[in-house]
Amino acid sequence: MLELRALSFRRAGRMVLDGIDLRIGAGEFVGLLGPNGVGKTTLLRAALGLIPVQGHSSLAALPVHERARAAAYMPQGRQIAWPMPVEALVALGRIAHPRAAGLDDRAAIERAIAALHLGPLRHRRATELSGGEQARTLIARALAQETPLLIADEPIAGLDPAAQIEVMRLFRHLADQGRGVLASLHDLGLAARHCTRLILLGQGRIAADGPPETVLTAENLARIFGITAHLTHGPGGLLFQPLDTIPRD
Ligand SMILES: Nc1ncnc2c1ncn2[C@@H]1O[C@H](COP(=O)(O)OP(=O)(O)OP(=O)(O)O)[C@@H](O)[C@H]1O
Repeated sequence: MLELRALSFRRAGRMVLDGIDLRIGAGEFVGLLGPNGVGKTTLLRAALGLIPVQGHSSLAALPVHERARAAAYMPQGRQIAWPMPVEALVALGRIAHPRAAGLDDRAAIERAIAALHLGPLRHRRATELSGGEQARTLIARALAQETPLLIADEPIAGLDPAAQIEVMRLFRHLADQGRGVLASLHDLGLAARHCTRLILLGQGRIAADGPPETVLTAENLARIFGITAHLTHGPGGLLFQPLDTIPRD
């Protein structure tokens, strides 16, 4: 679904990405983790072919139209510039699908609107929504694309707790249905609970990759995030609680 080989990106004398090898398959909800500035957005944009980098991305190698049918992208920037109704903006997710293919655009748009509970907002101008409502609209636009792979950059940032849980459940549901999801996340608790796999970035490389309980170890949390935390199995899955920072020298 996505294969990256030896992906490297240098900026300002620093290797932001330093030889990233990665495969993401159907049925995976992969949380991409790491401190601010570690290169998560750069990795997602490189995978999509939005920035020129060294190495190979199976997605970036596709012609643009095929790429838009292979992967949907929700960028980190949330500012909506067009004063169009929410449902029209969600419908933009269908642009890459040719009518001749017989795809049911309307049904895909309605599924996306329902999944993000945007029904009451569908006729509102997208520019007049709150930040969290705009985020849900942009997730719905990506969802309406109905691509095998969904790439989302901090999709739950700025959402209220219920909306965060619902979006994480929705992404897990997409994975359980056989799609692939790659999302950068800062909420380690929600990532631990809902992702099938976590990738921890540190200093341009993959520092850890695997099921949440093998990635969110005391050693990795101290080394990469400089925190202590408590990870345990609770009702309904893993429970992750950040506890304290570790003084850095
Ligand atoms: N075009 C560029 N020019 C200079 N530096 C860049 C460029 N693009 C990215 N960087 C640098 O690369 C690093 C990684 O940025 P990136 O946005 O990928 O981090 P991130 O992990 O997504 O961070 P955050 O969690 O804060 O969103 C940063 O130090 C950033 O300043």
